[in-house]
Amino acid sequence: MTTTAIRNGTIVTADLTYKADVLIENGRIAAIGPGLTGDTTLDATGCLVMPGGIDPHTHLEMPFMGTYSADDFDSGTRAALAGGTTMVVDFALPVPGQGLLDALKIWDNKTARAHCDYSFHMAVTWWGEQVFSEMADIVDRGITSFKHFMAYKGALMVNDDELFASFSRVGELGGIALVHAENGDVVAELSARLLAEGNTGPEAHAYSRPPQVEGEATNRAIMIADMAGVPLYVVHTSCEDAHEAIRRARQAGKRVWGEPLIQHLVLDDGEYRHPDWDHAARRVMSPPFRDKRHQDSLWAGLAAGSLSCVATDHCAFTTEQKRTGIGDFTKIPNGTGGLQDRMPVLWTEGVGTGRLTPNEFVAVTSTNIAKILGMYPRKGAVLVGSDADLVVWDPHAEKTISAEGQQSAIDYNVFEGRRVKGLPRFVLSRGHVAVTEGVMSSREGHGAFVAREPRGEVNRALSSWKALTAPRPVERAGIPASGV
Ligand SMILES: NC(=O)NCCC(=O)O
Ligand SMILES: [Zn+2]
Ligand SMILES: [Zn+2]
Repeated sequence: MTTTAIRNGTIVTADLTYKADVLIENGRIAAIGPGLTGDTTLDATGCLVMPGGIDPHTHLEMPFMGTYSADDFDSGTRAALAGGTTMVVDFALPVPGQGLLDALKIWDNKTARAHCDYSFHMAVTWWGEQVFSEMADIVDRGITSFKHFMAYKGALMVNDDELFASFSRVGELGGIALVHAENGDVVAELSARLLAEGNTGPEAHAYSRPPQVEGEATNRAIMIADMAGVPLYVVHTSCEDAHEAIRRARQAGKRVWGEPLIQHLVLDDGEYRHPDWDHAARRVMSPPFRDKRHQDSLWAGLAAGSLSCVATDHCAFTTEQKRTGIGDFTKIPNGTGGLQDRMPVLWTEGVGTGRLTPNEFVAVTSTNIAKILGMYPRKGAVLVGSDADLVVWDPHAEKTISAEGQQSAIDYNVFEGRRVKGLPRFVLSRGHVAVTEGVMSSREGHGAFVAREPRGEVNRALSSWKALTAPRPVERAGIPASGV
């Protein structure tokens, strides 16, 4: 068995920074310490050795709004690795009426060409006996997180009764509930009104989804999750209204996490006022980009710990696909890319400005989500025995982001022209060197499914607390508990 040594670097994890070499054997970290040697040496002089990024929110080859997102598990996982992300978590989406196991088969079939490891969240897009019972089979297959859309009325959206039933079931099974939190009824109503008033351009997408629709839905999801007794992960938290609800819930001891996207952290709603229709439409996603006040709130949340993970929601559509919505903004496929850029942009705008420490960077790009999703310390760690999913990060390397030469299949990049400082020198996927200073040597089909464990610490603590505080009948002398 050949070995690889990463030498002369500084290890940076979510809680420690120290100088040591790393020895890799059989895809795992075999030793950490001074003076390690291997059959192959990777020189990390001047670099930081960190856990590879984990993007917990991607949509590769997703059927959506009459088309499919353009990046599949080939181009999408290449893009991930190129930017220092060594694992993605995608969403299996049953169409309403379809069984969860059938949907999982379809998603399994998409992954044969994956270059890095992956896992799935399972979406609950309808409710019934079959969904209830197959949720247990899904957990047995190592998928412990269930996504619910409170938006996309008439397509993926579920109502409050379905949310409560599903959240309760996820809690019973020891999983976590995920939500896309926007009030879909209000969005549908506002969209119809805007169209009737002649607001047909991409900017109307943002008008139809003001921060209040997200704040209201986030608060509602938090309260429903609390009543159902399930930990809740709120995806793509984009604004102070939603962040405030999450912050308040966490302060009250509720088990809730929030996930801002790199796009929301650095791109603002001015993009939708761009005179070029294509420019604006390429940035249409839900929730939409917000103003600076909301961006400041998200950055503060990452530093304060009230927001936990930075994702991309990578759901990339070509310009041609976006043009389906000329004349009607509701037909512009919702979604943007970011997989290749998340780590360099977050490092530049976060660590480079002092809004994040390097350790916080590791926490929000990798370790926190590995813990939340039940795969730590196999992933998200630099520890003996962990998978050697590592990034050797050069904090001085620079480039200007451009669609030209990017791994994504789309014809533009929403970060086009942005200068970043901080790039991977090497990226390793279970020990295999997949990237060397921007040159790809990843292997098609190398990526493997990562099964996750249910009933983690947070679930166990929450279940104990809910059992202790559950409603109980009051015993009254001479009155039987059940009527006779
Ligand atoms: N976010 C977005 O606009 N598209 C992908 C689907 C979703 O996450 O809502
Ligand atoms: Zn969403
Ligand atoms: Zn999404």
